[in-house]
Amino acid sequence: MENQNSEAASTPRKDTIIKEETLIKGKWVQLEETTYVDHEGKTRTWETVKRTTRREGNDADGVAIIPVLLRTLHYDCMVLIKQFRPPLGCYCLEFPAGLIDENETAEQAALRELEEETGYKGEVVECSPVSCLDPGLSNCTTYVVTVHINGEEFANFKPKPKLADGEFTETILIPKQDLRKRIDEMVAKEKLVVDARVYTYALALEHAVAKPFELPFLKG
Ligand SMILES: Nc1nc(=O)[nH]c2c1ncn2[C@H]1C[C@H](O)[C@@H](COP(=O)(O)OP(=O)(O)O)O1
Repeated sequence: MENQNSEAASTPRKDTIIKEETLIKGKWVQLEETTYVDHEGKTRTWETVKRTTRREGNDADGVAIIPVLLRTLHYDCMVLIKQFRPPLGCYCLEFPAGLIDENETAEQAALRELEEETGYKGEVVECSPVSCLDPGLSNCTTYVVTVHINGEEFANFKPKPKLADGEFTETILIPKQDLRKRIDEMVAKEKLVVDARVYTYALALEHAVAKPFELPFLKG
């Protein structure tokens, strides 16, 4: 018969956080030292960045919106935004996105941010679970909310962004079927960094329609 000790020894340990110490705190972000015990029982530390803005009760910092503009007699278009991002020191091509306000659901935040950044009024099609953005650096999380925009609605004829002080965004419409090609052309022409979510979406669209004989591992 196995004794309790041998049973405990065979139970895999889980990595566990034992301390989170704030090293420096700014208005928007803070740097913490995270101390944890790893699955082999060794105590380790990690440098962690957190936003200071996450609301009590919210399990994500923000929302990223996948907006599809639907119009008759037009190709379906992805609605992207180009904006200067100080941490990168250059313009970035991104999905509209933003932080979730107090007492706001992910869906409400998505429709509000889309309208603020692009002027478009949309309707939510689906919402992802909480997903992480750069887990080796930060605890930042987002919901990914797919939104359809009815381009035939009067409100969406001449959309006007409602940007706050310090926010400057340019709305870029790209036909969904050409997304990767058009992004690659933009990057070749100007200094622009593409958000990984946008590029991954473009690749996935392309892969989804690729014929089996076009897949590299079947070539030759
Ligand atoms: N890390 C940040 N530094 C700042 O100096 N200001 C910041 C940071 N993160 C957010 N903000 C400010 C900028 C905006 O005025 C508000 C809201 O940002 P939001 O539009 O919701 O999100 P982004 O589109 O991702 O900037 O917060």
